[in-house]
Amino acid sequence: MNFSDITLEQKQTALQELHQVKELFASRGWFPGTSGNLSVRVGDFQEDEFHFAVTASGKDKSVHTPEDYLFVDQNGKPCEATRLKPSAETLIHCEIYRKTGCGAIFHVHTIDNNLISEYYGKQGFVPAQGIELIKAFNIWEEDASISIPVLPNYAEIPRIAELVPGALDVSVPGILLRNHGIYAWGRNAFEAKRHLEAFEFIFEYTYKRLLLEAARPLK
Ligand SMILES: CSC[C@@H](O)[C@@H](O)C(=O)COP(=O)(O)O
Ligand SMILES: [Zn+2]
Repeated sequence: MNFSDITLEQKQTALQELHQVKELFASRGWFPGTSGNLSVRVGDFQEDEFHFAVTASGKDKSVHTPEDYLFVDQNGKPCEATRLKPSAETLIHCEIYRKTGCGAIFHVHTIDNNLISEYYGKQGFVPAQGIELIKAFNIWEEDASISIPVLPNYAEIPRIAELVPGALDVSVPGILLRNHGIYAWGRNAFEAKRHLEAFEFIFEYTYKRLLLEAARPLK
């Protein structure tokens, strides 16, 4: 599908979804210091051809302007003439779309996701078991256990992006970058938001549980 085949309505829907989620996450303080980026895919998906709207790089994501987003292709290149630069981390979005065919990807930096990614960084995954919010990932077994991958936070984004396909577990819709933040995705913006919120709940729970255990081991 060419970008020119995507309708105005499809583009506007994606931009509206991004706007709503950006406003909500900003109200939660999830974009400190211009960090974070968001994207929503538009049109059909083929592994070698897809398009998505992504936040422009370096913007204050708690402020809303007509220059907050642009459309890029599967290689992260702008689809239209623009002076905006796509998020510096667009290549990571490209790899997640390519591997999963998902419809939206949200990335935030929080204290909880940073601390947990650093705590478990060496072992390369965050273990989580028996937490009710695991069901938000559509995993319904009792006492389910998951591993959330943690990748190194290289300065060069292409070096991180190339690790994504190998690290990604399709049943766990998220990847942490060590001491950096989480990428969560879903079939659409609604699902990506649910997944991101579940991950953040799990990180806060795990962090507080570790503190509690250190103070007095849980029985
Ligand atoms: C200013 S700290 C955050 C950045 O280094 C980056 O990790 C980030 O999430 C935002 O980059 P951006 O290019 O605006 O999408
Ligand atoms: Zn980031």
